[in-house]
Amino acid sequence: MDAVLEIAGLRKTYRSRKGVRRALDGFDMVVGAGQVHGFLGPNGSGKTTTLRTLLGLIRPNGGRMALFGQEVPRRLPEVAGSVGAIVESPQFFGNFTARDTLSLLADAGGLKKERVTAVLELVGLRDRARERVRTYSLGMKQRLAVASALLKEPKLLILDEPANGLDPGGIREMRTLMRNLAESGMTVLLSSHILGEIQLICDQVTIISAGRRVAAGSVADVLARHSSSSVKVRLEPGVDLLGAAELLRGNGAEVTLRDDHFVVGNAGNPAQITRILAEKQIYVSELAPIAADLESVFLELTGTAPVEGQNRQVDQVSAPGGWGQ
Ligand SMILES: Nc1ncnc2c1ncn2[C@@H]1O[C@H](COP(=O)(O)OP(=O)(O)OP(=O)(O)O)[C@@H](O)[C@H]1O
Repeated sequence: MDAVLEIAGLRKTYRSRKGVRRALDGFDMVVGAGQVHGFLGPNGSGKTTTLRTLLGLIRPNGGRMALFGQEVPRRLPEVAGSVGAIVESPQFFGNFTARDTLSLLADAGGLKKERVTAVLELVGLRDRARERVRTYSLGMKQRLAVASALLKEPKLLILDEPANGLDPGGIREMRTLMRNLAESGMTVLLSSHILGEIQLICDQVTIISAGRRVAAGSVADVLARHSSSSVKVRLEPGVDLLGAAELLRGNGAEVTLRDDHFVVGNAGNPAQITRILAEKQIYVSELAPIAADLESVFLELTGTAPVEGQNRQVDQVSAPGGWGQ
């Protein structure tokens, strides 16, 4: 895999009168060419700090970063032309049209006028390009921001929370745009806390928590590696559900009762459930694994605060065992 972006052991500490805050604590990330890579983390986990550091807007306290194989920030001038980024909501003049705005930016960057038409087409603003920006919806303004980042034909596009504040229609449009860009061969790095979106759009994800990577890989791999070992258990009609649940709890199982079934949360070995129940002549009519989604994996991983001072990569730790193993 050709890495477009590599970060290893990145550290950033903010110092203020209120004290010292370790925003990045040995953070690692690799983004391969052609990926739509989701960068996920809860509020304050270090996403924006990572992106700003990568773009030379903040100086790190340690670690290594490279874009297209060139060490940054030292070699940033050589690779900056290949990177388009929106890390803060850009402000546009409300009285300008989208075409005026982009033409101005294209002139300032010494780019050809044709690029303006091309990017308007790409982000789906062609038909509204002669209207003033102040009449635009938030989604259209976001697309204009993406258009401005696309003017210089970047090979890597970095977007910090592009779907922030958008309604479902706007989010869907942004999703289509990301997919189209990826199909054109561009690598896209997308920070977000909208997990459903990341699951739909991205091939690969990196999850950050408290300034450290806690998971990385393809969405399918991350789900499989961290998938919950919960199973849904349904018993034959007329069987005492509560009694069966108590029996399993007595054997160390985490049981949650539902209306007509129960869920065993730490079922590393589901056969144990049927065995323990069958010994008491209680028979299972349904035993089904509960599929994990990115949201539950995210909550599980980021809810587990990494150990202070240790550069622990949770994704390198084998899956936790269940009570029945
Ligand atoms: N300029 C600053 N001075 C002091 N602390 C800061 C500064 N910028 C960020 N931080 C702190 O660093 C940590 C990481 O912040 P960062 O903005 O990178 O997180 P984030 O993942 O982008 O969060 P969000 O999703 O809320 O934007 C937070 O605890 C934040 O309060």
